[in-house]
Amino acid sequence: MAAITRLSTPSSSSISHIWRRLYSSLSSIPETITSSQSPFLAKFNNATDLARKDPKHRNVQWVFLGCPGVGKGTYASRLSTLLAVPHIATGDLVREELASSGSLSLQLAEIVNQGKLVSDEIILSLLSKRLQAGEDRGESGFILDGFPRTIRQAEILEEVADIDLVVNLKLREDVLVEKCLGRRICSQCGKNFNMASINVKGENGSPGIIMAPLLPPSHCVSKLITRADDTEEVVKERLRIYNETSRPLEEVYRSRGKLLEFDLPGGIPESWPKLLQALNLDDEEEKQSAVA
Ligand SMILES: Nc1ncnc2c1ncn2[C@@H]1O[C@H](COP(=O)(O)OP(=O)(O)O)[C@@H](O)[C@H]1O
Repeated sequence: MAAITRLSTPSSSSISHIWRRLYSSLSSIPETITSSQSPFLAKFNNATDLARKDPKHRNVQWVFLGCPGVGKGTYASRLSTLLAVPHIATGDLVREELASSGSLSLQLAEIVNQGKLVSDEIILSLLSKRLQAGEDRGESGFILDGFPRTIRQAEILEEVADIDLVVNLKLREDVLVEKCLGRRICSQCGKNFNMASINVKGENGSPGIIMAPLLPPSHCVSKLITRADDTEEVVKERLRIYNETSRPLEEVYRSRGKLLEFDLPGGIPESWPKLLQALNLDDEEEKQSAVA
């Protein structure tokens, strides 16, 4: 098992040194991430400064792990609203790039539509740009979804940010495939829906799972699209790659005491309150709407 070497309370000069070393070892790096104004670095320095002055100001720097279709986007996005920190999904950044007419999009389409991982250089470039834009808007903290996905990405992240918590969402593989195949996106508002109606019996002592479909409102129905990588063949390839490349991250974060394992008990109405409980959080708004 590859291990992450943690730098103990690194000084900013050692961090910039590491960034330079890291990026000089990456080939064909786009301009944005070779910049000495690394958003990761700025974010790191800002967070540690504030935390030193007042621990209340400590940024949320969380990571969501989990197989394709498990619901990382759904729960990370809900938590980001609750905690007022940005939800940054590298899959969304890749899809935005795909939808643009940029020079990268053709190259990316071929990789993504086969269920393969995009190179670290491209992902770091997209992530770096996104963090910089957020920094300019005054964002602090983040909930990362889809990054890191490899041990190398985790090593890079570890060197520039202080991750507090890694939430690992878990669901049976047969359910994951059904959920990916049922996934639909409204091409106008961008919201995610799911047509799959899951009702699987328990096996080997684990309970059955019931998940109602998440149907779109009538104004979205005619605008629904399916992701090109949500075909059965590609989903199975993504699951294979997840098990091979991303699964080892669980052990890395488990050994650091940062991993929160969460078995989804069902759909959103059942899972959300239990996830909040596991995280020791309260959703006041939801409580009030339940009372009203
Ligand atoms: N951290 C990453 N490293 C490499 N490729 C990534 C990364 N994040 C996203 N991608 C690319 O974008 C695609 C879609 O990502 P995502 O929406 O997170 O998918 P999934 O539903 O499989 O979790 C991935 O299959 C991969 O090609």
